[in-house]
Amino acid sequence: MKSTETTAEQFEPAGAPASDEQQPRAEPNEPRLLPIRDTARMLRPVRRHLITCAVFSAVAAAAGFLPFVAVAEIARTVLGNTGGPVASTVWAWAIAGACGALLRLLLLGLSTHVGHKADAQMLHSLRVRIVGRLGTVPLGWFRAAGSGRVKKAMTDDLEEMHELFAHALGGLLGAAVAVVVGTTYLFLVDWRMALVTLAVPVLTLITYRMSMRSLPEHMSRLIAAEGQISAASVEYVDGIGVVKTFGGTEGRVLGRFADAMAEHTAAYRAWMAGHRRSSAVNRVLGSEMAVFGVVMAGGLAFVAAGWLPVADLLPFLVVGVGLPTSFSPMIHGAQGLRMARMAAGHIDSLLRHPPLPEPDHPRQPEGYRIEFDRVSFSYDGVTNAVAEIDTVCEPGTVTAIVGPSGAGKSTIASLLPRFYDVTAGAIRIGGVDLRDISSTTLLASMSLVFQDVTLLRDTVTENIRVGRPGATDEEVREAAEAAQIDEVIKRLPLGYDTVLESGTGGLSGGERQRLTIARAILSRAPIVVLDEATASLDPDSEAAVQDALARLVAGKTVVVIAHRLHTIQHADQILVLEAGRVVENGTHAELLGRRGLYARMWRAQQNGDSR
Ligand SMILES: Nc1ncnc2c1ncn2[C@@H]1O[C@H](COP(=O)(O)OP(=O)(O)OP(=O)(O)O)[C@@H](O)[C@H]1O
Repeated sequence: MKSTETTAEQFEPAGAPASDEQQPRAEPNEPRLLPIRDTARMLRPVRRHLITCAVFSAVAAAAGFLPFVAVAEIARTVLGNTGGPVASTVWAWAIAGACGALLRLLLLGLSTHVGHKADAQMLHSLRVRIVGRLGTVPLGWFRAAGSGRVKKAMTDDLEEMHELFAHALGGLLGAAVAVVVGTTYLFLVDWRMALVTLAVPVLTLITYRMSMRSLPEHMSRLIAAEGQISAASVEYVDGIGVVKTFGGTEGRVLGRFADAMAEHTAAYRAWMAGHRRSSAVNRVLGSEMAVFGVVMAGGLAFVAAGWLPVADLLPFLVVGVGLPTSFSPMIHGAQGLRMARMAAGHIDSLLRHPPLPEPDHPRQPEGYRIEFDRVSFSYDGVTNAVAEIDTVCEPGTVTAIVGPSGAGKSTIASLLPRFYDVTAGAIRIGGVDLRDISSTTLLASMSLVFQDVTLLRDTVTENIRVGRPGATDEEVREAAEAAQIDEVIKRLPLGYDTVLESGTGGLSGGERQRLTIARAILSRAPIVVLDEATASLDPDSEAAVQDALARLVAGKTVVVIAHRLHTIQHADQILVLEAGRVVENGTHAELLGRRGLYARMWRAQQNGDSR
């Protein structure tokens, strides 16, 4: 077995800037309010539906005004203001009003129908695109913040988008058209009186905007306070065992919770104090009564001055007084649109996440020798998590990676299946750079046994069959037997047909590990990457897991991240990592003889075990 000796001088200092080969890995597209143009691009697949929905809403809003206009015009006709034949004009307006009301109902129904159709189509296409994109992003992304973002995009953000299609867009447009049509009509009747009528809604909009000015400040204080409450709750719930056991800390943790609640209440009160005044003013100004009062006062003054016939006052009382009711859906529609654009921003940033680059001309590895060639990797593009790793793992051998917490052990393991790509240097399997191997071939050549065991909500058989989807039931059972989990499965209520819930599936830590070992055994992959459990298992479980692992690794290229050194005493080579660098390399006996970091760690664990 080739062993690559390394010395500290050979290395770039860990913590040194990462090479320029790969730029910082900050999220390239942070969630944001999606610009209108990009939102429109996202909505392109349902553009026709949306335009139809918008046209229906707009015409419905205009038609909805006809009954009001009809009432006003009938009154003007009857009061003899317009001249011409009274009966036929009244009938014409009555029919127009009725038709307007019916048309409005019909078009609103159609608009809602088309809006929901666009909604279903768009959400389906977005879901498909999100899932499609998830299949291409580097797996490391899920390990960081990814899964939370996926969940948010698939539920909350799509719900906000639904609001946009099904309600906000039509509501906003309808209200805007209603305001435009109503205002135009009033201007046609008498422009001076129209200005008087509009004064109140315009004043309402101005005061509303002024009252919203302090909103961002109040909102950020409120959101920060909510964050503190949730952090304090999580702290309490997650640590409830410790908190209750060491009773003295309960008061402190609950104290933090109480402080956060108090800050939240104070923030809410400060917001409400300003808001109460402005919202009372807005409510008064935005009410029909305010417009009615102004129209009556202004109208009577106009009539007294001889500027306006009495009959012409009616359109302002009937149509003008109704105008404020259109402002509120406009404001809500605009807010809905903003929320939907924010949600679209989240989804867009997810859809734009760079995929894992696939080789144009994939190569097939010749054998399963793993070679780390001056490998460095940085999560943030600034600090190296591992630096200048230079080693070879021969087929049929076990390479153990050990070192203190945070030394970079898991990072090395996650570079092998390309959860992340190296920042500098290269990892080769069978002489081929990982980046030149198709991801399907690469993942098929590896069994990954990580600590965070993922169970699918499916039967035990299917949970094991994940290792090799074509495997027969018999092969699944053989793998389970080899992994020392067969007896446990048989004791489950329905044996191999028992459905495991996602999460722990009702299995102990050691049992879950053996289940993933069974998956790995079934996969027959020639490379095994194993992240040993950090938590100590009970002696029986530990022996069973060790036995299962011995069967898994036989004759394969094995890389094991070890937390408990006694499990890897017989490894062919042990790499000792410290701050991202290999500081020692050798067998157990060689490393003990060197009296370095490994020897110290060994002594510390022996002492810990004997205590
Ligand atoms: N997803 C991530 N994003 C940013 N930094 C990370 C991420 N994962 C690990 N790190 C950092 O990289 C360094 C190496 O971490 P790594 O998890 O590889 O160490 P480890 O030796 O496996 O530790 P442990 O034994 O505690 O699991 C640490 O400084 C860690 O904080």
